Amino acid sequence: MSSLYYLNKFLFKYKRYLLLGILFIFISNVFGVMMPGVVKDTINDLVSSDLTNGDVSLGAILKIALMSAGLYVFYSVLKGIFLFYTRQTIIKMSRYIEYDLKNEVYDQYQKLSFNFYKKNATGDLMNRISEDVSKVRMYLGPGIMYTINLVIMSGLIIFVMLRVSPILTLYVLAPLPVMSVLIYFVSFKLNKKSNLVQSEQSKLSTFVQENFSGIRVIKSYIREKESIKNFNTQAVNYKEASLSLAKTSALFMPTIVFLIGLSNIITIYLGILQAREGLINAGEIAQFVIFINMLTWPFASVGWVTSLIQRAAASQARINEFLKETPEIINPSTEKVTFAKEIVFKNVGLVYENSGVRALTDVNFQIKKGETIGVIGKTGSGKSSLAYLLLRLLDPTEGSIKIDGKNLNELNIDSWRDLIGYVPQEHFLFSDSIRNNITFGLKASDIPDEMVFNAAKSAGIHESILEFPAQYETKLGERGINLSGGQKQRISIARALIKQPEFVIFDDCLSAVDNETEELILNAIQNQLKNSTSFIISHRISSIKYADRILVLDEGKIVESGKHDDLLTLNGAYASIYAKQKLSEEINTL
Ligand SMILES: Nc1ncnc2c1ncn2[C@@H]1O[C@H](COP(=O)(O)OP(=O)(O)OP(=O)(O)O)[C@@H](O)[C@H]1O
Repeated sequence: MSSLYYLNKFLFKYKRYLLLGILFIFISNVFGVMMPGVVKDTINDLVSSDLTNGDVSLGAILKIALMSAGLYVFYSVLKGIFLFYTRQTIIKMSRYIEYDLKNEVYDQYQKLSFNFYKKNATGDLMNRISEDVSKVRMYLGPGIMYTINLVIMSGLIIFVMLRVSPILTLYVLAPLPVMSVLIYFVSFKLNKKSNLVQSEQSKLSTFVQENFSGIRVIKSYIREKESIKNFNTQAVNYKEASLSLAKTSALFMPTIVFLIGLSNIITIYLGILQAREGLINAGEIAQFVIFINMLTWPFASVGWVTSLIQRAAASQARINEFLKETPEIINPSTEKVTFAKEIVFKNVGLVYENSGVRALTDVNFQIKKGETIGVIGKTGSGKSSLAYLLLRLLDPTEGSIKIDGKNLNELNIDSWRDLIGYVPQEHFLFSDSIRNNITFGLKASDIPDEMVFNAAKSAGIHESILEFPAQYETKLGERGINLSGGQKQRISIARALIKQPEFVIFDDCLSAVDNETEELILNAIQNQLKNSTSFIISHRISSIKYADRILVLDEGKIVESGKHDDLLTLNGAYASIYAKQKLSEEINTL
């Protein structure tokens, strides 16, 4: 439960709503408690005016009934009005806190580092910001509202009941706590079963989602029958969990109705016994019966509210786990970063925390301002890891990276990343227009079309964009146009080029484009970004052969470095990659 203390700061922030809510609950209950009093008085009035006596006119009886009904309706309208305001304050407060909490979690997600995202599954991150926050909201809204209502209502009702008959009060209230405990156990069981249904449902939707995404693979490997069979197994699990839940919830209502009936019988029976001794009158018995019925539901909800609070506590504990996580990479400075001379990697090593894989060992190299560095090596040799380190998405486990003599981890990360135009290996486009995808990295809002067109031209995608009906306003993503892999890659490249970056990092993004476009893009970097420094990772020698220096990586180590011609004369790893690529090119031209 202690995890819920975290929410106290929000309750304090919205104390105005909470205090007003408590006041409205009180007022609405005052009117609620007055209503059975009207019934009591009416019954007593009718009983005392001897109906068998012919002197009592029908009009007089009608007058009593109408006045009572009018008063009853008047109190119930007032009660309803304040109930409306209760919800307008407490439920509103819970929605405001839900909004604040979601924003806080999202802000924290944005601050957390690359490693955090590698350690935690996307589904889990989504759940904490949606489902867990919703469960916490149930505690802040209905949870708090029903608890306060129970306390105030029982206080008022017990106060009135004690004034009428302390002994009868004691007898009729005795079963209520027993009922609460009973209902607690039933709702505990219900919760367990409904959690199981939820988990089966999420398994089912994950299965369906994955199968829809992979439908091409399923069809091409003719695995439709297996897919249907697996779906059936999942669906049966879901059906069984749902049926079991339905059975328990079917028992829930009859149990409550039975218990309420029992309380009523006890009240009437004991009331009659007391009336025979002249301790209580008919109107008061009726008032007691109504009170018991009024108390039953709030007491019945104790079990439900308890389990709701327990669930909220578990959810808040999960949220707190992420909120308390300190980002591994924090921005140490606000000073603007300039890059004038060089980047130096000294004895750099990198071990991935989540998998324990050593990606880089004792890496030493230098990038002078304005140089083009090419990186080549087998799959898994550590090329992308070098890019992550340069962007400071990760910090090296050993050694240091210095920019103009200053440690990268002492520089303002935002300002450093602002100098970089990065194209990742796995291109990513947002479900937005092509134009917005290209201008994504720019802070200004009024970007001239000319600038967008030039970037697209340099990335060799301008002509293709003009062929779409909505051209640069074409929407991408699920409900928009779907581009080919190469087209997406070029838009990613245009996104990096439009920044006119001082430092370009291309992570194997030229492999998806043809030789002609590759040359166009490399020329664009040379001609348009004249003083920029480039770090080009590639599997293809054609992308890096004009580089000032080429680093050849193997199992996380630099095994060769130098210019294309020098590396060829070494007759080592690079020459062997070159020979293989040349051979396959020759075979392709045959
Ligand atoms: N996020 C990660 N978590 C754990 N291990 C990783 C992660 N990313 C890469 N690795 C491991 O680090 C090593 C180097 O990977 P890296 O992606 O840097 O290689 P690469 O040369 O870029 O490969 P490719 O050419 O296939 O892109 C690999 O053994 C890989 O399994």
